[in-house]
Amino acid sequence: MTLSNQLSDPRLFRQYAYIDGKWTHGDGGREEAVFDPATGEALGHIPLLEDAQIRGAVDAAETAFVHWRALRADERCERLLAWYDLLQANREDLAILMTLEQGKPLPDARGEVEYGASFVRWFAEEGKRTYGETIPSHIPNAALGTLKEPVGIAALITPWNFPLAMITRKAAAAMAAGCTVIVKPANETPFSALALAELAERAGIPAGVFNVVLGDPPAVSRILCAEDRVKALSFTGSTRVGRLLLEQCANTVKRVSLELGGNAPFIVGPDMDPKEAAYAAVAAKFQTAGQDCLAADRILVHESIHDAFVGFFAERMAALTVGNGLSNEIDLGPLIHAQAVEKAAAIVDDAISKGATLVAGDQSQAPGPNFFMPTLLTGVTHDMKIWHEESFAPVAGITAYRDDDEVIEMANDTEYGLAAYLYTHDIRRIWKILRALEFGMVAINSVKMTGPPVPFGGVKHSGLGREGGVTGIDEYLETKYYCLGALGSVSGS
Ligand SMILES: NC(=O)c1ccc[n+]([C@@H]2O[C@H](COP(=O)([O-])OP(=O)(O)OC[C@H]3O[C@@H](n4cnc5c(N)ncnc54)[C@H](O)[C@@H]3O)[C@@H](O)[C@H]2O)c1
Ligand SMILES: N[C@@H](CC=O)C(=O)O
Repeated sequence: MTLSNQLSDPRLFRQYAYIDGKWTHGDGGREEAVFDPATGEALGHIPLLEDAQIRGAVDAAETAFVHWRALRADERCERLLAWYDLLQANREDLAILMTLEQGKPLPDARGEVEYGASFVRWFAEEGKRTYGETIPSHIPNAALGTLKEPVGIAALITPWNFPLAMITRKAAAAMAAGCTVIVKPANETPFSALALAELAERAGIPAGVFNVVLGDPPAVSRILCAEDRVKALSFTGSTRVGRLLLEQCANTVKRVSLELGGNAPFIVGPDMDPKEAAYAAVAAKFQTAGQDCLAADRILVHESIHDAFVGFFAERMAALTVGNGLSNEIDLGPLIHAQAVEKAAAIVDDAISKGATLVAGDQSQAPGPNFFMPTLLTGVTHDMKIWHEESFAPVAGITAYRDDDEVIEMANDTEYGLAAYLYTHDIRRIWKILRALEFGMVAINSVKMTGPPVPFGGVKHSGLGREGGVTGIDEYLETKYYCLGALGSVSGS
């Protein structure tokens, strides 16, 4: 069955770029296939645009900016809410598209559509609250204050693991602020981005406000970073690529927001019920088959409950089902491609060669070449790759610790600083560890931590800036200070 036959609305499946309200093929005729990671079958093709076409997208965004920024905030809000309504109305098709190109189980894809849409609604409303300030004047006969103004064109570069929500969390904030956007999705998962464009058009978002470009990623990114007319770059992806883009933006002194890799510790205190904590750790590790920046990569368990915890973890993990995300009752879909499977295997081999114990993870049971069976290693240590690298795979590493000071040191022993989990009911321990953790987000006795009201982001090499929440829109706003002088007699402020 072709992809479009699986959708109620086949027009949501687009195989073109979207620039200035037009579906666009590559002027050079170059194309790239997009594959279903579960089956290896080609789902369709995307055009690889020429450099001049990427600059054309900047021209379109520049022209559209003049009118879009001039709308009142409540007018932009109405368009964004219409987009939100269409995302909800087409939820099932968007989820099917996502499962086909990304591989995540259909219920998770539905959850991501809901999650992605929630950012559109949130920022539609937040756009009406971009308040400036009145400043008590120290200058005679003057009024002082600030205005908030959109930065201009924003380039948004996004990863394949969350093909829809990583776009809307940026685009809705930027568009609500009055910016126009150029989205460059990952080539592995372009169809969710193109469906967003189709729905943006139907929602009445004017041509040139929301553009989607496709091409050779380094070439496209280089142009967007070097373009002086692009005033902000927001990137979600690996720390390696984030560093490159930060360098490339230096010449044009852009506003740069980076949401990069994570290597989350999951700390379990001695007071915890080992079963409750182990089940939570399984949930925090295996979402999106471990391909999640929030995945619990290093599970640090107090020595007094370590063995019981490992038993419950292994039992829960054994119940996870692996298969095509379109089938019923699947917990883990495939990894995104063969290189991801190779990387996972290398991380496991490295750990075993350095003394870790393989408790479970029989890869001969994998239902296809891109699948990796949930794997559990114990006795993981600082010298192993699994300790320092984001595995981005369903590989869990557990180790025991003696006391709070030791676990704090272990948890912070990483260049990353995105998210950490802490399971304990001891309020003193919670406060001590919470304050000592060098992470942008800490979830205490909860696996779920994200959502529109949350300032999402990391410290250290996990990024710059925050997305979502009341501050997420600031990434796309400039503060303009004014001093309105010679007013005659102005009393007070
Ligand atoms: N902090 C967060 O919010 C967050 C969220 C999701 C994913 N991530 C991170 O994303 C990573 C996984 O995603 P990925 O593999 O798509 O990341 P990636 O860095 O390989 O790719 C991200 C984007 O950059 C583009 N890209 C790749 N190589 C490039 C290059 N040399 N020059 C310019 N652009 C390039 C890709 O096409 C894609 O659009 C993980 O590290 C994960 O932790 C972080
Ligand atoms: N789960 C994260 C995405 C990370 O990969 C989120 O909620 O943003």
